[in-house]
Amino acid sequence: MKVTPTAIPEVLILEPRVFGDDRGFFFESFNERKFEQLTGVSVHFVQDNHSKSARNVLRGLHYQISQPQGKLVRVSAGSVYDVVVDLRKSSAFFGRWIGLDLSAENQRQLWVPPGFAHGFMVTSDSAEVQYKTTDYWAPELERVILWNDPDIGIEWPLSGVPMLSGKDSKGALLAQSDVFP
Ligand SMILES: Cc1cn([C@H]2C[C@H](O)[C@@H](COP(=O)(O)OP(=O)(O)O[C@H]3O[C@H](C)C(=O)[C@H](O)[C@H]3O)O2)c(=O)[nH]c1=O
Repeated sequence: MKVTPTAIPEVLILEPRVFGDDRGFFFESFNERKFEQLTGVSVHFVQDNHSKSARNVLRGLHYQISQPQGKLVRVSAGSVYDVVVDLRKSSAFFGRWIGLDLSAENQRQLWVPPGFAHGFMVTSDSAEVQYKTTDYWAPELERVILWNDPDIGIEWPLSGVPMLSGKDSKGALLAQSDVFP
């Protein structure tokens, strides 16, 4: 497995070793020992999530203001543009975003530490996103930041107006949102 820091050092790109043969492929989608050895991050995942979305669906930007979730995100079918926003006031990167393509083709995974908002936009006919979380979902603690907050300025690869849930279409601006110390 290869680990590459992004422009926000705590956000990491993981690329598993894929073993291909005449039958297809095999790879370890998660190995706790290798993850900790290569990232230096000790994790205990408590939930596995799986969502399927059509092209142009945009889910996010979500986070939990307490009981924050670290997330290990991957795409098992199709492709998405995956985005994180640093919500840690003490961070030199507060309010900064990172976006990258995750796909079943590139098999890339993204480690999103607690303290970040997360979202993605589907860039294939459909996409299945699977991710592990380090704490349980708590809807009463969930917050939504508006996907197109001009103060964040995410450059989504839009093709028309994205399809949003009612909740996401009413996301808050970062300036009016609860953030982390
Ligand atoms: C997140 C979650 C949702 N649900 C239920 C609640 C709703 O009835 C249904 C859909 O929930 P929601 O519209 O919040 O799903 P997404 O928009 O995909 O939310 C996710 O989107 C972005 C990309 C994230 O990073 C978050 O992990 C997560 O919030 O699943 C559960 O039962 N458990 C859960 O952990």
